[in-house]
Amino acid sequence: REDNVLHIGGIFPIAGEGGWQGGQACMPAANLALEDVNNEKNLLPGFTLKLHSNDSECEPGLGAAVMYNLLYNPPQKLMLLAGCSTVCTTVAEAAKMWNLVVLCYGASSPALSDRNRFPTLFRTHPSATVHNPTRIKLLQKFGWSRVAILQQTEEVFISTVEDLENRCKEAGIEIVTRQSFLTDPSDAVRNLRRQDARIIVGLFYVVAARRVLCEIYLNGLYGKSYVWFFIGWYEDNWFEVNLDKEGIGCTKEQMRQAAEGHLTTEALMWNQNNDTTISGMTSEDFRQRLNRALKKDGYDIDNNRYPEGYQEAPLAYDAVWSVALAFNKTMDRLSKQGKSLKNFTYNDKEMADEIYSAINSTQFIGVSGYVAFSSQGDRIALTQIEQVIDGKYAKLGYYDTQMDNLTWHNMERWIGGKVPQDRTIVKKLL
Ligand SMILES: CC1(C)CO[C@@H](CC(=O)O)CN1
Repeated sequence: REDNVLHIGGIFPIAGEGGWQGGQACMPAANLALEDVNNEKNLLPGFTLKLHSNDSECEPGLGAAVMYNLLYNPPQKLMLLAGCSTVCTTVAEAAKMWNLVVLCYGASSPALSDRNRFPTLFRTHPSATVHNPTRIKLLQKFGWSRVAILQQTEEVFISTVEDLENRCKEAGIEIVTRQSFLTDPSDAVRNLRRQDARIIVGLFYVVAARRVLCEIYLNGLYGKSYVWFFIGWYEDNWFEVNLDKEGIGCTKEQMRQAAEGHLTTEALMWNQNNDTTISGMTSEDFRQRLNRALKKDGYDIDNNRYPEGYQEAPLAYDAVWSVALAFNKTMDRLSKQGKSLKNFTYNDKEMADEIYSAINSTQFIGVSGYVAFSSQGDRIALTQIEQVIDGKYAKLGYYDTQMDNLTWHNMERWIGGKVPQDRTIVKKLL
């Protein structure tokens, strides 16, 4: 019946070119979760959760228009799901005016960890700063106390580097130089060589990463005396593809040579062990179900034709479960006050606070792993460390920042057979 439906808005980046079109896999994942939570007898007793979805194309302006339409067309919405950092920034900054919680399943920008600007924002997608404690942990593990930074001048990397610099200072790690570039990395890479940089943390999108890697080759900044940290969420063969299309001046073989041995860090988005999650599925069960749903949508999964956002799909699935669990808690509390979620209106601050505190304390085992939020609404996540060994990524281990626990498989391989130094060692002539 109509009056026993809990309505939420969903803003997904699907069409368009710029940014991340991750709604292509995340919307189907959210719909699977909607099915599952509505089949849970005692989760929202007497109610059905309904998701009203629209496409933002990862454009903040269109995202704002979509939000406006969701809010100014009945039925009344109880909260909003959104993806893309730019769209989440716009939606989350405005949503407080309607007393709406915003749950972002696809936003990595560190700028979103700001309770002043975004008082009602939560994310199942970890901030890009989640890599930094792992980078520090690895620098300490291999005894490197002198590092360089090479970054693309994009907002997400600028704020990530600021966080990394602070953590380096706290850990007594010297940053010998910080080089940045907008599109052409050649000068920046040459400056790294001049400063005798040996251990370098690189922060850039994947197209820029191919240009950097070729410059690394041309400047000889690779092999047994260098260690590069790249971002781990590029596609696995990123350094061998699109070379002609993007005008890369290096051959596949040269790119492979330059890439050999580099390390990567990334946030874990798929539950790694065979946990039975709150939905009753393991993450592998979820993968099978998602693949079936995507094939029905016309994606040729069997031939590796995945939609964008596949990697982040568990985050969208778990976002819907977070909402349902929060509403479940809120309904209990409200019924004691003789109130109901279905009477929520956009100026009902008290009920909004109930929803906020319910989601703030929500924690469960999801298909994306343990789901819990920090006081800034950030996703608490594990990170994974890999290394390219013989041209393929090998899992070296993973890091739990909260517990400061590094699980290490001792698989790392160094080209010179020993851990590279972080500086030129001048042998004192006797
Ligand atoms: C890991 C990545 C690709 C980082 O960008 C996110 C999108 C965004 O932050 O706009 C999606 N997930």
